Amino acid sequence: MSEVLERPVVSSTSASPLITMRDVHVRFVTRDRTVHAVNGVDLDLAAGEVLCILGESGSGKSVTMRALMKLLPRTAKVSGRIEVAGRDVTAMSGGELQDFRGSDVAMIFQEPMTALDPVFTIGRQIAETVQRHERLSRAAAMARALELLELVQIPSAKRRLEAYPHELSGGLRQRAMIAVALACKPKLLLADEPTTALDATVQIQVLLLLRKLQEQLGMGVVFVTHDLGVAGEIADRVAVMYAGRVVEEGPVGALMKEPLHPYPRGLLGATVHGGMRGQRLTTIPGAPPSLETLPVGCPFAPRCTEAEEACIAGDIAPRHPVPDRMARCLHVAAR
Ligand SMILES: Nc1ncnc2c1ncn2[C@@H]1O[C@H](COP(=O)(O)OP(=O)(O)OP(=O)(O)O)[C@@H](O)[C@H]1O
Repeated sequence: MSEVLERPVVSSTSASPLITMRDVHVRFVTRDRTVHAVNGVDLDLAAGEVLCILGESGSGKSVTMRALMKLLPRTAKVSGRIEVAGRDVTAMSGGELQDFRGSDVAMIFQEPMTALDPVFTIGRQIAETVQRHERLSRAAAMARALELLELVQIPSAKRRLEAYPHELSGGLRQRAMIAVALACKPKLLLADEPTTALDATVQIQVLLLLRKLQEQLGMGVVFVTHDLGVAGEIADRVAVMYAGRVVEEGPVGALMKEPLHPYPRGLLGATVHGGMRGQRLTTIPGAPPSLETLPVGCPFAPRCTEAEEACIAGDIAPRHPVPDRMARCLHVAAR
């Protein structure tokens, strides 16, 4: 096994959690308005597990991910508990944050050029990332870069070390970005719609690659997507977000087969039975609430055919009909 693969595979039942988020709120405060982007999110991820965050545009998926890396702008006011690999992210600053971003957690994006520098070769970018985290000679770092390009299955990897990002196709650029992200051997990979811009066949190749790497390296992965098929392909568990909160969470198979909350039920109802690849979330009549003036009760109530007075009157606490499933809906049996 090559050196990049030497991290032991960690089972998903491993004791220490990789992510603990408790009652996390993110508000963007400017002089004339406050946007309540994330409103009381609780999330857990075990080592070696893949969690998909699913939701419509504006539901708070990316802001939740950025809060995990402390990558939000100054206008963001964050509260709640955020721990990654046992470290309190909210308390980190300066060098500690830099070390955390490089060694514990890495992020990949929809647009690889946000992570790749157009003026340096792929090999140099990977080697420099390796050298930032390990004391290795330039030659040894380049050898590691080659291993990484082979690991992400870039054909003619040796030749591609000398290529600039613009010389690669979209799919290969995405693989190169994954190689850069893996260069520091992260325990946690955050993937924000990394395959959305790719055509369907390349998308499936990149997804299968990510799943394989995740299993080989024992990484935890949080994967943000609008795409039901992507979630079905890659996730162990799914968290569905609406208006900045997780409205339902559970194992992918159970949640997609039988969603408990009316929102995911509406989204998934017509599409759960196979053939979901490439399908984006369909719309439900009405629109999500304004994030500037959130309702006091369930934010989905104005669009919900099952809503009753109690849904509008006050907050709905998470309910657990069975231990590994959660839904914030009054109509789900409480536990
Ligand atoms: N820097 C910011 N300043 C003000 N509001 C912001 C900022 N970043 C995000 N928001 C707002 O926070 C809300 C949640 O945004 P977020 O990007 O997390 O949504 P998303 O679910 O990832 O959507 P998409 O799928 O379109 O990326 C949106 O209303 C967005 O406009």
